[in-house]
Amino acid sequence: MNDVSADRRPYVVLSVAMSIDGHIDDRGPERLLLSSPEDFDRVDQLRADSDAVLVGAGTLRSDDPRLLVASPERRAEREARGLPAYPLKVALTGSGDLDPALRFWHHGGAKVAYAPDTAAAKLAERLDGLADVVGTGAALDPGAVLDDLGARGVGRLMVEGGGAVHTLFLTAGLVDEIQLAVAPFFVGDDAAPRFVLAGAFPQDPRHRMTLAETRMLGDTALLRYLVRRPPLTAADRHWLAEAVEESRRCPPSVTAYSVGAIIVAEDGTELARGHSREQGDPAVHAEEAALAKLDPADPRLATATLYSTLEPCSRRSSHPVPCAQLVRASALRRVVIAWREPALFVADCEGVELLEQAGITVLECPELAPAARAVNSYLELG
Ligand SMILES: NC(=O)C1=CN([C@@H]2O[C@H](COP(=O)(O)OP(=O)(O)OC[C@H]3O[C@@H](n4cnc5c(N)ncnc54)[C@H](OP(=O)(O)O)[C@@H]3O)[C@@H](O)[C@H]2O)C=CC1
Ligand SMILES: Nc1c(N[C@@H]2O[C@H](COP(=O)(O)O)[C@@H](O)[C@H]2O)[nH]c(=O)[nH]c1=O
Repeated sequence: MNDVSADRRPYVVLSVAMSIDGHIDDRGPERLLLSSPEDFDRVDQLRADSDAVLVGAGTLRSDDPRLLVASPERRAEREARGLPAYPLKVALTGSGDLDPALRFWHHGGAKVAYAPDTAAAKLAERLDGLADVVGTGAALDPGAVLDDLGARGVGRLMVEGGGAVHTLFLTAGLVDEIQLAVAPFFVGDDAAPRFVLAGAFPQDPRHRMTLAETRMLGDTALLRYLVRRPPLTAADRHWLAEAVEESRRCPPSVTAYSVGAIIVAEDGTELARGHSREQGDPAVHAEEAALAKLDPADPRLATATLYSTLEPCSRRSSHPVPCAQLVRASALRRVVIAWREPALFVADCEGVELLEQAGITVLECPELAPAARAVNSYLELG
C-alpha cells in the first residue's frame, strides 16, 4: 500500500437504486431493473463524472456487470478533458475468489482489485495481469482502499454497491454523498438483497443527513443526501440570505445568472461583497467581484467563509479564470452555497468538485436554493 495521509482521499458518492421497501434486487437470476431510463442516464453521467467506479465481489458474481460509460459523447467529453474514456474500475473482495472470466475484467480501461493481504496474492496469480491487485492489510479496509485510490489520483469515487459494500463504507463514515433512487414498486421478499445490512451507522436519529436535492427522473425519485457535512449555523443562513439580497442588485441579463456573494471573517465581520455585472462590467461574477475588493494577503481570509448564491463556475467564456479557480487560488477554505448550477449555460458545472478536491469545505443550504433560483426566474431554467 502507498503511505499517504487521509486528506488525499477521494470524495465518495454512493449510488443505489432501491424499491419502495428497500430492496436493491430480487432473488431471480436476472438483474432487477429498478431505475427508470432517466435514472440509468443519471448513473451513466455519474460514472462519467467519476475518476473511479467501485463494486463488491457479490455484485460481480451475481450481475457480471461491465460497468462502463455507455454514452459515446460522455466518453469523448472525458477524453477532451485529458481523461481516459472510462473511469478506473475497482473491485472489492474478502475471499479473493473472483473468476477471471467475469466481464468486468475484459471491458473498459484500467482495473484494480482490493483484498485482504491473505487473499491478494492468490487473486493476483489468478487474474494474471487483468487488474492491479492490492492488499489492504489483515482485513478488507475501506480507508486503505481510499488512501490507495487517492494516491492514484482518484479525486471522485462512485461506489455502486452492493449491500455489503454500501454497509462497509457507510459504517466506516467514509461516504460524502448518497444518491438514492427510489423505484415505484415493492419487492416484498424479506430474503431479497437490501440497500444496507444491519450495522452501526454514524447517521442515526441524532445525526441526520442533509437532504440536498430531490429530482423526478421518469417514475423514479432521486434523493441526494450530503452525509458527513457539518451542519450549517444560524450565522451561515443569515449571511447566505444576505447574499440572496445582494443578488437582487444585479443588472438584468438574459444570458447570465444573477448571483450575490459575501465574504465574512470568522468573527462575523463582513469583509467584502459583490454581485454579477456590478459597476457596469458586463462579465464580472459575484465571487470574483467580492474577492477583487480584498488584499489576497489579508490574514482573515484563511478562516473566512465565502457565501455565494450559486455554485462557483468551473468554466466560463466571459473572463479567463473561472471563479472556482479564483477561490482555490485564494486563502479561503470554506464556501457556503445555496444552489448548484443548472445545465443552462454550461452542461456540467464542476465548481463544487474543484473546490473539494483542493480541500475546501463546501456546504450547501438547500432551503435557500428556491430564493436564489427565484432571483433568476427570468432565465429559462427548465
Ligand atoms: N440496485 C442497485 O443499485 C444495485 C444492486 N446491486 C445488487 O446487490 C447485490 C449484491 O450485493 P452483496 O451480495 O451485498 O454484494 P457486494 O457487491 O456488496 O459484495 C460483497 C462482497 O464484498 C466483499 N466484502 C464486503 N464487505 C466486506 C468486509 N467487511 N470484509 C470482507 N469482505 C467484504 C466480500 O467479498 P467475497 O465474497 O469475495 O469475500 C463480500 O461477499 C446483487 O443482487 C446486485 O444486483 C448491486 C449494485 C447496485
Ligand atoms: N439494477 C440497477 C442497478 N444495478 C447495478 O448496475 C450495475 C451494472 O451496470 P452495467 O454494467 O451498466 O450493466 C451493477 O452494479 C448492478 O448491480 N443500478 C441502478 O442504478 N439501477 C438499477 O435499477
